[in-house]
Amino acid sequence: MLQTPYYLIDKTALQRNLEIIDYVRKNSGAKLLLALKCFATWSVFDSMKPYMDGTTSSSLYEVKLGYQKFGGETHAYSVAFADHEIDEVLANSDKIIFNSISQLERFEARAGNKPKGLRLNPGISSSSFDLADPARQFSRLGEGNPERILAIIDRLDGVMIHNNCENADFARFDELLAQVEARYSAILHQLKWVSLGGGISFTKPGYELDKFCQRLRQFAQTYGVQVYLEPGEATVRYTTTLEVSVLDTAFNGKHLAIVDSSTEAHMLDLLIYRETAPIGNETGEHRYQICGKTCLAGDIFGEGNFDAPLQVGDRLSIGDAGGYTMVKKNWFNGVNMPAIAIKEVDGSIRAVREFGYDDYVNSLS
Ligand SMILES: Cc1ncc(COP(=O)(O)O)c(C=O)c1O
Ligand SMILES: NCCCCNCC[C@H](N)C(=O)O
Repeated sequence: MLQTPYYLIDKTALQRNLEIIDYVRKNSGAKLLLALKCFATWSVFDSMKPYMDGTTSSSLYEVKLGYQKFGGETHAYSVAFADHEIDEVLANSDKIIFNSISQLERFEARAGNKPKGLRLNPGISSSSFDLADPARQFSRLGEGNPERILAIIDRLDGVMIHNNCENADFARFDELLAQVEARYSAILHQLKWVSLGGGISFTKPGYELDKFCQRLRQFAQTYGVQVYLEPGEATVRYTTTLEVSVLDTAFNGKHLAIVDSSTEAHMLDLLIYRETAPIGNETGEHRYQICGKTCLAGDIFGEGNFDAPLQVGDRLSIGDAGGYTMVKKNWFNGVNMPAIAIKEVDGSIRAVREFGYDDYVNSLS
């Protein structure tokens, strides 16, 4: 048995999401690119490649990883490219998307004939988190003024609009897109491609997939553009668990179980968005708060019900640990990083990466 903690990617669950992705691309005509900022565990890229068209990125390292390990079509985007990295970004990408007109002007000559895009910020979004809201006040994410974009439209091939966030409501997506069309149609008519970004929860059970596909197809036909989507979370939602062991138990008004992992180090989004992870089952009679092992008082994964009192050595699964986890893990408190393991469709489990003291030492100097 593998030593905990480890992230466990279930290929059967991943396959389910990938088949939905494939359905969307076949029925909408859109191309779907994996957003590496969410999930970049390249050991499973071979399983993903047949269902996705490539990757999109937010930095030089992501664009290189996508180009080298995933292939297909590689989009380069960054909130700001640096002079010393732009040539390598260009060498490892098929399209470059600038966040601002000033970045376009700075680098367009070096980009030569490479297809160029601009991030368009329509100033409206589906985000309920200010932290992840591209339309927040004073946002630096993209250009919103149609006149300023029209003034440079002949230098653009496309735009990227990322303004959804965990949006599981097709009607809301449709409404936001209609508002984008109303304000920016003169721009959209002059482009070859439009990326509608990520943040659309179309792999969630119950999502109105056929309406979604139809809407994307209609959008593409209206403007004569190739549509792209950039799913991160939708690609890996409910595919991965964080497998942990109980190290200690206590009662402090609530039953507590301390495990060999940490929210801050291994599932950081739980802290920054103040959410809790799916833990335990619906029916168990023994309720526990599952706590991380760092010194941070609020290092808590959440609460869950269990069939029996938890004991030291018990193994637990913390749910939905695929997106924004492995890419964000860190060495806080010197807690060992979870290994990364894959559960094959035949049920066998193999570790594809393990970490140790040397990795900790080498991350510092
Ligand atoms: C430009 C862009 N594309 C795609 C994504 C992926 O979003 P999600 O993981 O919510 O699908 C993000 C998230 O930051 C993004 O900023
Ligand atoms: N589960 C809490 C919200 C997660 C938001 N993820 C989206 C992050 C992405 N970087 C974005 O800003 O859109």
